Amino acid sequence: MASVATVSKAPSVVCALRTSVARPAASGAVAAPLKASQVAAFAPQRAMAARRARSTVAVQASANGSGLPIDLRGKKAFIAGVADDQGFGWAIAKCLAEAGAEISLGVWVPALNIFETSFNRGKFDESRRLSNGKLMEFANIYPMDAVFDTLDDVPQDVRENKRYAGNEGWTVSECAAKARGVAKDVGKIDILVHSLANGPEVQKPLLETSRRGYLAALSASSYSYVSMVQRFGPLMNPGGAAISLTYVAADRVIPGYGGGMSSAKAALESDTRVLAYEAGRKYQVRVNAISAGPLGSRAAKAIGFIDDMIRYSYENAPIQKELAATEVGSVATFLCSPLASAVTGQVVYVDNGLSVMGLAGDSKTLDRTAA
Ligand SMILES: NC(=O)c1ccc[n+]([C@@H]2O[C@H](COP(=O)([O-])OP(=O)(O)OC[C@H]3O[C@@H](n4cnc5c(N)ncnc54)[C@H](O)[C@@H]3O)[C@@H](O)[C@H]2O)c1
Repeated sequence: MASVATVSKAPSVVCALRTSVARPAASGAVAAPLKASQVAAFAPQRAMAARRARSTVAVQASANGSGLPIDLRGKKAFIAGVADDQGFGWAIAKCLAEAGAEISLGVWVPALNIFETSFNRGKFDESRRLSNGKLMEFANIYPMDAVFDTLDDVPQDVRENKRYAGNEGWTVSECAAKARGVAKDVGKIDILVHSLANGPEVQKPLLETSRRGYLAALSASSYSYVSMVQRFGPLMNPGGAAISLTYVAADRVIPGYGGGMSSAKAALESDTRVLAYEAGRKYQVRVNAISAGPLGSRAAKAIGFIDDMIRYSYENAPIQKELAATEVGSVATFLCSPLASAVTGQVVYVDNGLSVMGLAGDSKTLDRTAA
């Protein structure tokens, strides 16, 4: 377990967003909508180059009276699903740290060694840099496998797996026990983040998905959240918040997102509503989900068509730019802050608006002059 001191003084800036600029807007900050003919004329190379041209937009939330403050100093966050600096979990950690929260991580056991090695060698130092110049620190880094609730659930082959050897206390209940303060590590928790998913047959259409693959997707990607809220809920301070990451495939058909992963996301969203009610009544904790647009994370690259999805979103979403992970991080930070104290049971889309479209503007079948 790595244990590093935490962070932050006055969080005058909540989150520095790296936001892509798609193309120069004719006037003002918002690009005028493109006609289909213009979309067609907008060469992919130029689009890709423009996506790389990122600008930094600082979201100000100052303690000096200007802007709405998101001040999470003194709050403790536990984030499951960080194994590098490329995904949503890292971006959420960074934004929460910018707001002053203390961050502890649950890192998937097979990924822990490489994560800690990279961390200790400074590979993440650039991404760890906060707007106050300091590096984001983690109070605790726990090994975790969200597929197992207790040690009794762990089959022998996993116990003996060399990637698990040398680590202990990594089931959900054991992580929660550490957080409960048995090890005096974390104490009460204010923010719980579930930023993980796994579907071993994700590349198979549902029609070809095995029972085993389907249930594995549900276990890792949906029940893991139920398990976390069950076990961490009692440790959370009233007014706390839990958040998970979902995908539009929960309620729209996304060919290629298979293996039961669409079903897993549908379950996650339904569970968000039920958990909001149950954990709201029992622990006074809010439960929300963010439905994120496509991001080229490690997990997404494993699915195989993430670049196509990013291009598709760019061409067809109302806002034509690539999604930056920190845009999800800042919404997560808002949802976990007192500013969102009346928001619970919601699925909030952070996808440049792609989910509201009923028509693909770049479809070859459209009459371009009429669109
Ligand atoms: N990348 C996208 O386009 C996209 C879009 C919408 C939603 N999401 C969701 O965002 C969340 C985070 O994914 P990401 O895309 O940032 O990728 P990521 O690779 O950064 O995160 C996935 C994490 O899950 C962890 N993990 C896998 N199985 C685990 C287990 N059994 N126990 C504990 N951890 C486990 C991995 O180690 C990894 O850190 C996921 O729920 C994903 O479905 C991603």
